[in-house]
Amino acid sequence: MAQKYFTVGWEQLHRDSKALAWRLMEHGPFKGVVAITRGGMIPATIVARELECRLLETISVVTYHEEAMGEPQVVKPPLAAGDGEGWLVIDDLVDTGTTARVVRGLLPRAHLATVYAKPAGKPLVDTFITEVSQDTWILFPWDTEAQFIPPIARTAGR
Ligand SMILES: O=P(O)(O)OC[C@H]1O[C@H](OP(=O)(O)OP(=O)(O)O)[C@H](O)[C@@H]1O
Ligand SMILES: Nc1nc2[nH]cnc2c(=O)[nH]1
Ligand SMILES: [Mg+2]
Repeated sequence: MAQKYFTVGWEQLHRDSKALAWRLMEHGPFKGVVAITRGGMIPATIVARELECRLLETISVVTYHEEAMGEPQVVKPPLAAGDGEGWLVIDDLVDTGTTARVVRGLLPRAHLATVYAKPAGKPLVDTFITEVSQDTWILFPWDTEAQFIPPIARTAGR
């Protein structure tokens, strides 16, 4: 289990995805964007909008069940992207790099980018925006909702 949480809200995700689009400008233009579903879909949509890219493809890789890691399974291959030449691949984050390694195997010539990166996975992506420590679990807006938290005085045992 992760020791720390880094909570990302919708506005921050939008801001960080736009920062990624700015950084990717020098690597384009791209033929299209491949989103690694599910987590990569919203960042991919934001990046594709900024880069004025209308062609979107998906690859589905399932590696985690909540916070537990399993064997990566390609549930849907990227049908339109060939060997990835000229394509941009987007995911929300790279952690151990397991998912990125599978995607690189299928799209070896693509430019692979994530919004967030942890140290172990960082070398597997071409571009990323924000690094967090390996023992941090990133909580995305679709994983969370606001809820009541009791006052500190009530929970500090006084
Ligand atoms: O670098 P790794 O250790 O492979 O971890 C990163 C991957 O894990 C998460 O996907 P997940 O398997 O949870 O599926 P989801 O995107 O459908 O939620 C995340 O969206 C990345 O795709
Ligand atoms: N939401 C989320 N999914 C992950 N999959 C692998 N690492 C993470 C993480 O830090 N957050
Ligand atoms: Mg994912």
